[in-house]
Amino acid sequence: MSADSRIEAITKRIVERSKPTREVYLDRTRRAISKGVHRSTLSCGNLAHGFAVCSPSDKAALAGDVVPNLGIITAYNDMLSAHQPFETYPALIRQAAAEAGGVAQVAGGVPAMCDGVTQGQPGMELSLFSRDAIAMAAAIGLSHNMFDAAVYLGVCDKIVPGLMIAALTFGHLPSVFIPAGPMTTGLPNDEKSRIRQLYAEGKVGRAELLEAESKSYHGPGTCTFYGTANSNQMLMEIMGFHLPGASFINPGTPLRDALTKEATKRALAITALGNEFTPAGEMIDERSIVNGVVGLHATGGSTNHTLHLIAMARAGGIQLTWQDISDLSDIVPLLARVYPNGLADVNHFHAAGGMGFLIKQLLKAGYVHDDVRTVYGQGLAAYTIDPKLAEDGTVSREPASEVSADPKVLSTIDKPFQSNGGLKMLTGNLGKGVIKISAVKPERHVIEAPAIVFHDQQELQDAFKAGKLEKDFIAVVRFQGPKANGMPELHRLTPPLGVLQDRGFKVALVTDGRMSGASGKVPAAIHVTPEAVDGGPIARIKDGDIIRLDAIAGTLEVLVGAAELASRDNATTDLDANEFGMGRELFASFRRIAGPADQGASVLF
Ligand SMILES: O=C(O)[C@H](O)[C@@H](O)[C@H](O)[C@H](O)COP(=O)(O)O
Ligand code: SF4
Repeated sequence: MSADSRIEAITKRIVERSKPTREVYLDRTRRAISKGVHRSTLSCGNLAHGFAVCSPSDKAALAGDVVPNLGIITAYNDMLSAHQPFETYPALIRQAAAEAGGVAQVAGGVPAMCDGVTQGQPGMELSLFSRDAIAMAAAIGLSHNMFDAAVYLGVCDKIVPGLMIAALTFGHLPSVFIPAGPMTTGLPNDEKSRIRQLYAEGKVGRAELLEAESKSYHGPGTCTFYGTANSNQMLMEIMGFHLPGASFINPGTPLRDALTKEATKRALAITALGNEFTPAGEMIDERSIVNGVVGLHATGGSTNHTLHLIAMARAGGIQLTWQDISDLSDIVPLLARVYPNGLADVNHFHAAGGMGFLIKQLLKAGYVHDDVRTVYGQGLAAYTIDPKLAEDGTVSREPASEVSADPKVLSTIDKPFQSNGGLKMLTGNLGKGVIKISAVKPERHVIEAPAIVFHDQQELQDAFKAGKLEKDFIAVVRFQGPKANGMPELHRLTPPLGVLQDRGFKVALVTDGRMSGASGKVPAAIHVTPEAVDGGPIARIKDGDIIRLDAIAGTLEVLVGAAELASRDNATTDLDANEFGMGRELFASFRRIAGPADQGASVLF
């Protein structure tokens, strides 16, 4: 089925815009492909080092260039509940590779930060930069050049984007992403947030808060809210880097292990040594990227992808813009209500029909391109399935239902929860920004109130505790951009602003920083660019200025005359404290060269 004409038109304009960079990218990728199986270009010394620890049979296999060798890039560590299961994956992958007549080696590890552990802490100022550091670290592993394909073990926020940048940089290799799946459901996310607001109001102590948090985050697997990590899983599936149905199967289950083994065998089957060669750089094209953006809107995905998807696309020579994302938002309806866009979690989403049901609905409406290549073969329709464990312990796939098993969580194209997607671009005399409206009540889509300016999130929290914010206001939290302090998530502002909003005040946030994918209920104009430290207009806002945030019209304005605004000096602030400590001194060059938010806030492009 062909895509909706509006989707086709946006795809075509991305193709046109990207032509110069996409042609250079494809030429480089095809030249790398033409060099053939790369082990054969290594000298004996290189090769001997490369397989020194292998078994004699694997050495024999790798000495030639007819047995495929899989490079594993792993983001395993014990800090992310979502990545802890990867500890045992290399052994399972090696076993599956051997069963398929191939070899698998861990090419290298990459760092992975848990944004939940660093939220509100100095470490969060390394978070965004860790995406590009992960891409660089993966490249170091793959540069051993021993591999016919790669598998990537990563789930969370900056890790999958960084790994995809690497996969497209090594676009001559087939790449399969292997997830670990969501944590089982614990304390409901809205109950966790209620306890947090009580703690912010001083009505419960740390013991009650820690008990609630520990019941919410209680075991291996991805946190169950629909934040950036689970948005990543949705993206990897709808863009064709996952096997169909792989995203939301819990860790430590037979089906999870069956999917991991199947992904390993599939990666070995799509190398240049077989008949289905599927190099990542040719597999992913503008249609895949548009399918990813559509999936983001249809599920109410993370605002962080207005940064990451742009950087991921650029790695493949594709130029995606906020205007593209915003225009797609006007077309694609919201079909999922998963926290913070609702009360359900990703386990409920999967039980209601999950990715197979969602993709079936989007294909039916023509909102996604079916004519795409994936690691599974040709066509997105192959992903309209429900994964099951077969009698023989392998994966079987049944057609996805036409009917949602829980219409309150996952709905159909003809009964969407919202007529448009979650992410809007905002423009006006403060520059550009983005807002996620899928989690904000309609009566709060337009907010006009006096500004109160803060230069860090602790100042706002202190003002809240001192009772100074019991009023209608728009919090302007500036000097939070990539060049200022690494563009941390300001998710710790959600509880105090949520309390004030629940008390009936009109509140909103305007910042050149970021929010968590788990942030939602308070209207927030984020990623404002140009950032304050670059002299953006956000640096000229004064306390008391009236600001109007209009998510319907897509505007963000300070209601001050142009001459008056231009005549003002840019505010400055002392960022010395952000230059050192917790490793921030090692990222000074990243802060100096980071690109603007609307181009992915990257140090790589
Ligand atoms: O973008 C995201 O999804 C967030 O970065 C998320 O990964 C982060 O861990 C949140 O901080 C978790 O939410 P809480 O902090 O509310 O637990
Ligand atoms: S979803 Fe966020 S909090 Fe949960 S493990 Fe991943 S990074 Fe950490």
